[in-house]
Amino acid sequence: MAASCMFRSSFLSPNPHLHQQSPAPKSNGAFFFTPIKATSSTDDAVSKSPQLHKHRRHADENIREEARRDISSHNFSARYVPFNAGPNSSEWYSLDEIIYRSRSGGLLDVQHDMDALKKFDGQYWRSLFDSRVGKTTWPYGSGVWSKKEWVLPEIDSDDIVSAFEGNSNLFWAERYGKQFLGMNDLWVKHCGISHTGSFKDLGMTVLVSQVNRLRKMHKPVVGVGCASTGDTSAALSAYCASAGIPSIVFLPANKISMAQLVQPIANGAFVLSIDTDFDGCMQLIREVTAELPIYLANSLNSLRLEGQKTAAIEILQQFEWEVPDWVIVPGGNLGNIYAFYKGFQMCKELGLVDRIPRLVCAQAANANPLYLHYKSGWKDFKPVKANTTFASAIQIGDPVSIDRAVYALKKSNGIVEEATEEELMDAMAQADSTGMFICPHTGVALTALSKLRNTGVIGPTDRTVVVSTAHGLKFTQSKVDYHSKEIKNMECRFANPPVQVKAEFGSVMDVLKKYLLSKNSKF
Ligand SMILES: Cc1ncc(COP(=O)(O)O)c(C=O)c1O
Ligand SMILES: N[C@@H](CCOP(=O)(O)O)C(=O)O
Repeated sequence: MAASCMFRSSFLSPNPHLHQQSPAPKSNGAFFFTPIKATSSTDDAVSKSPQLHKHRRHADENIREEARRDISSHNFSARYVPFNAGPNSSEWYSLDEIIYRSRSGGLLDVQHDMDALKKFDGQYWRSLFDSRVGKTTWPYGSGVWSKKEWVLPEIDSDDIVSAFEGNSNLFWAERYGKQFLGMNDLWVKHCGISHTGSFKDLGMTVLVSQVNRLRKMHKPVVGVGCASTGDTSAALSAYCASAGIPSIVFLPANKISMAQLVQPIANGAFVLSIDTDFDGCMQLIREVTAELPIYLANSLNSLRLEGQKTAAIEILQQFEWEVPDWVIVPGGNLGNIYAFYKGFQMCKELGLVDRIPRLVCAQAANANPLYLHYKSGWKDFKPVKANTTFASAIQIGDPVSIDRAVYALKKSNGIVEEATEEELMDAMAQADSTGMFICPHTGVALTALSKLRNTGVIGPTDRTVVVSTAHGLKFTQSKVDYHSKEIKNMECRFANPPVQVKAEFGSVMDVLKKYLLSKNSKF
């Protein structure tokens, strides 16, 4: 009917040894913590809540200048080590080196000096992090940099490039949980309600800040580059633009949404639209960054995951340090599922909580290499050719972080699920009908939840968090297609197309009465 034409968008859908410095963290943002004696984690002085003193900025200072005046001293440090290296490995690199792979070609991980962090107990860290939420003091107003000691402890606050990302809404999905899943404690962590509309901001603030530092140190970094299904490129170009650093993005032609494509264009990135898929772009950017002084910004670079892990810490913080039973994360290149594991695990190891949640990674059935690997009992991993999916940001067949994901899932007694196109689109429509406006990737995660509820794996009262990874406004074409019922071989059961009506009182009354009757038989 005419409704579908009216509804059609005019855009076509393309489709070291650890440095030893002086004691305890002193500055905490809008407040100063009274320095606390760094002795042992059992020391009473350490476990007491910190004393807070209001701090005022000079009238002629901006927040960055204020941070410059505030010289914190601490013992914390971090370095690169081979991912999952055994206790006998002696290989490590300074974070100021430009390196993405270990000597054997494996992944790297950022290793923190946990002994230094453990000099402060869980209560200390909880209070420190809680004291910084919602403030404007540089850089702690950011949900990422409010955990600076656990992220990039040695970076100078002055080098940080931040849009005060993080601190995203943890939404109680009351109606969706009750109506569609019979659940009463379902939450959606809206990581997509963010500066560039996805969780990538959390990692990119860290990576671009470190690049800013490297450039000030005169390291050979002329620009920063990534391959992208749309969200990494948006975050990279925004943070680089903010710092005046050139960004270069490799995008698979016609495979990302128009809203995503326009983001790096608007932010002045050098955009290459390449006739291949994401895996092809990823291969190319790896080759290019090995030859040119372009710093690699994909999550192969473990710096990114240090920022992304703060979403897990934030979830615990938002539940006042109570641990949810389940956290469900949509997976593509598979860095994020490990980042969540790492955030939860650090909180456990440092005594902020006593356990970690079970993790679920959700994939689109059209791009499901992790799911197939899981189903095979973690036998040898085989990349797949990823097919087109409405969850276009996870159309990835050869994920770079496969080893990290498997590790995270094994350590958290995790599960992998998949969603067909119809399942993910129906789930998205149902969630939207309860007041959300989610992206198709979140539809994948909700489908996983629904399957685990149906099989009784997740119980009706289990506290469950679904991670929403991008803003629905980046993926409106998929919603337009669905509600126009224009998708081949899809029933679009929950479509809600607009009704065409004549500009005439009688006609309007007729359709309204019919509608109201359908809602309430007593009318
Ligand atoms: C919106 C969205 N959701 C989920 C993912 C998956 O994250 P990861 O690649 O870390 O698995 C991505 C990117 O891959 C994404 O852009
Ligand atoms: N969805 C991602 C894919 C690349 O993931 P990354 O985390 O390795 O950068 C994107 O938006 O590009």
